[in-house]
Amino acid sequence: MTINSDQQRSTATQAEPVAHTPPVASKRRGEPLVLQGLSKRFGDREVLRNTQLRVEPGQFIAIVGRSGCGKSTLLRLVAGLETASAGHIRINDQLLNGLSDDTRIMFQDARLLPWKRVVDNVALGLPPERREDALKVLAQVGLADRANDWPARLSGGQRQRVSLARALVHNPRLLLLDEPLGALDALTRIEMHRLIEDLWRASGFTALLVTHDVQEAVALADRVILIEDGRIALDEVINLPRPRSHGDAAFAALEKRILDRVLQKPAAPERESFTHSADGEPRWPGVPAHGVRWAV
Ligand SMILES: Nc1ncnc2c1ncn2[C@@H]1O[C@H](COP(=O)(O)OP(=O)(O)OP(=O)(O)O)[C@@H](O)[C@H]1O
Repeated sequence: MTINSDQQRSTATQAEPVAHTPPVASKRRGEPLVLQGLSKRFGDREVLRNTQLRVEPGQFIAIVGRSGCGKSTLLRLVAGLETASAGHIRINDQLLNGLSDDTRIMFQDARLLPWKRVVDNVALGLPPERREDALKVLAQVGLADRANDWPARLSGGQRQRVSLARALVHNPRLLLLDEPLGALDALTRIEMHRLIEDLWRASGFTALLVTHDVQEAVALADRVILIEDGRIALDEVINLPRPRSHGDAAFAALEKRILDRVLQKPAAPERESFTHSADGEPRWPGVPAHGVRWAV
């Protein structure tokens, strides 16, 4: 398959958020999500700067970037778990103000309650008459037979399936995924990619996935967004047919191009250099020290 680079590549911009039509969409049940001039500061450190982004209903967006670049912060802002220092977030033209019932988030650890059975973890927050729904969603994630089991008896991948079921039982319009597969082995990850993609196509939610794994981003996303220096440095449309195969030449070429771009810029040092005194004690900048200088 030939990649049309004009179609594939869209340049990042800090101007008005631009609409991108997904090449292959789910049922598009959600509403547009718009980040406008979004900034986030922790103390004197600006993690996100004037971020502009428009996500169309039902799009699957992957957010990549060096560790500490602000991916999770962006997700937490959209989840309403953090407040922006400047700018705003709109969902369907409504200003987002705190947590939204239509949004669910899934983390790297499943965060299940160990004293509740699997089905009760999924049914958490549902009225008793909707317990059946929890069983249905458990069947969708392939765990119907583990409904009455305890979370401790499940594998890591199975726990993440429960976590996914717990999010989907609420029929969210927006699903936020913060490295949900980061702790899983490679084969389980591939299985989970297929499951997430199938459920996304069937349910039509909009998805924002934070991942360190460019291969995962290319496998799942309609667009891959790179955050660098607090800004969106790349917004790449992935025009490959679904389901995508890692072994495909077009897939591999795209993955390499995005990975090369991510690695293009050296990682920013998280901390300043410090010194070691003769007795081995670290001394921070501004503190007189004698000895070897270390970069961390
Ligand atoms: N609550 C907080 N208070 C202070 N600093 C924070 C807070 N949350 C995040 N940060 C800082 O903001 C920066 C971005 O953090 P964030 O977790 O968004 O990065 P990330 O790209 O998701 O990193 P990783 O890929 O390693 O998970 C980091 O330097 C982090 O230390």
